[in-house]
Amino acid sequence: MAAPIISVSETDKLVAEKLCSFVVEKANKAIEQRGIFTVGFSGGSLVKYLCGGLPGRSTDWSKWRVFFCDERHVQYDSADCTYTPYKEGLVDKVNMNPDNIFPIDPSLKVFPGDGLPQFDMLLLGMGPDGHTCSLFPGHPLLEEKEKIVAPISDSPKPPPARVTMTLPVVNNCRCAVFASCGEGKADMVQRVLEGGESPPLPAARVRPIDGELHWFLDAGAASKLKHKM
Ligand SMILES: O=C1O[C@H](COP(=O)(O)O)[C@@H](O)[C@H](O)[C@H]1O
Repeated sequence: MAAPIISVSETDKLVAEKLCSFVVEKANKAIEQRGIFTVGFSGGSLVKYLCGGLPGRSTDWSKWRVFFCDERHVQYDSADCTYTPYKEGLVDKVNMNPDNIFPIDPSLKVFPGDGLPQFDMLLLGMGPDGHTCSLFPGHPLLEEKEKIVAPISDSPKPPPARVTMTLPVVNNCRCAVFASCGEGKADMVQRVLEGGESPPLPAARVRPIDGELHWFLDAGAASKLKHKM
């Protein structure tokens, strides 16, 4: 289990730029080594960072396979939907083949196949309560060991019905990447990265068994870290 690698940039714009360069570098390496790049996107603020910074980058988009770390159980035209802004802000802009996008189906079908998938990269956000994907503090879903994707009907953050990757699949990825910006996240960033709390907060439970863990922060989100980078 590797220690988190933390990158602090002055502004959220610079975080987005650095993050997108990092994603594309990893994507191109994965394509060179394994032929495709399997990536999971999260909702929330990541949508803006990725849709703002990825189109126009140099990569073979036909080799990307895009999944979602979590999704709200809403219609595609709902403002709460995670898939639609990525479809409009990235997939359509770079002409990705729709067959290569795998939205979590509102009928709650799980991924095909038996084994635990190993994503090349999972792009994660962290809420001010320390949740990531739709895995919330104190929720029994944090202990899920069998399912790789699971429904939740009592999310404390609306909307209540969602579908989420579970910790076993998250921690099986080759590279987990958090992006958090703003002073509103500072307390939680400090608790997750330095707090050593028991039980650990959901975001602190993201520790890929055999992969890398990166945190991209702006100065506000990093402001309460005791160990400055
Ligand atoms: O509800 C959600 O929140 C988290 C965190 O979002 P952020 O806007 O605070 O970065 C997000 O990662 C997750 O995908 C989403 O469903």
